[in-house]
Amino acid sequence: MAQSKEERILNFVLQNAVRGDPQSVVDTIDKYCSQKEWAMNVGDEKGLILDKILEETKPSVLLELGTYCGYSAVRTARLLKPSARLLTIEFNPAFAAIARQMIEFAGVQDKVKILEGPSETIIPQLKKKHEVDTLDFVFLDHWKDRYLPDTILLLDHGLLRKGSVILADNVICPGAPEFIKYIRNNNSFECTNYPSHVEYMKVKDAMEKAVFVG
Ligand SMILES: Nc1ncnc2c1ncn2CCCCCNC(=O)c1cc(-c2ccc(F)cc2)cc(O)c1O
Ligand SMILES: [Mg+2]
Repeated sequence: MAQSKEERILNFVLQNAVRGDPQSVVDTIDKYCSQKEWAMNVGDEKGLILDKILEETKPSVLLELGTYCGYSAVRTARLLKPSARLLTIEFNPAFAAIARQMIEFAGVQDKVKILEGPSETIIPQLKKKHEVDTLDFVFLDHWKDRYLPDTILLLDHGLLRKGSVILADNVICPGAPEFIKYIRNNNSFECTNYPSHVEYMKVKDAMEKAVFVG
């Protein structure tokens, strides 16, 4: 059976990164995806924006939508305090299997839990099935037309509190226009735009931070 691109990325990490060193895993994925095969990781340029916002927020309970190969889960977990927990939702079982191995190799498996399935099914289960009270930080990086409906789901299920931070990738490319229109016109959110570029490309992109003010 021919290898998938995601399997090639994982194998490159297993052969070239340092086991238990999340920074080396992040750097090795960036090296492969900038030099050999493009892939939809948040990447090094937008990754630095993610890092800065995580260091400002110091979250304890985090949710990520769209795990893919686990790049942003490893990148995020490497900055979390020991007691912090990241739940990451991935729709595609093949991607989830790759991410699980990536997260274990990086040594951050104690902080990260992959939830397999569609976000619209899993978000309503977070309180009862996954012992979440409210979320300190949410990273949106899944299907761009799910950003708005899933943000509304988070609100409807009481998963946001005053100060909860939502960070959305790709608000320019591929774009999330309905999400941006809604969140920037909703007085319950204070928004900040962070211009950047599509991972490993010169194409313009941006991240949007939306702080829930209740
Ligand atoms: N309901 C659910 N729950 C959870 N996961 C779910 C889901 N439904 C689906 N998925 C699984 C996510 C699918 C991948 C989403 N990401 C993307 O599509 C994405 C694309 C680009 C890109 C940019 C320029 C180009 F020319 C081409 C592509 C860049 C990025 O940074 C991206 O994050
Ligand atoms: Mg993305």
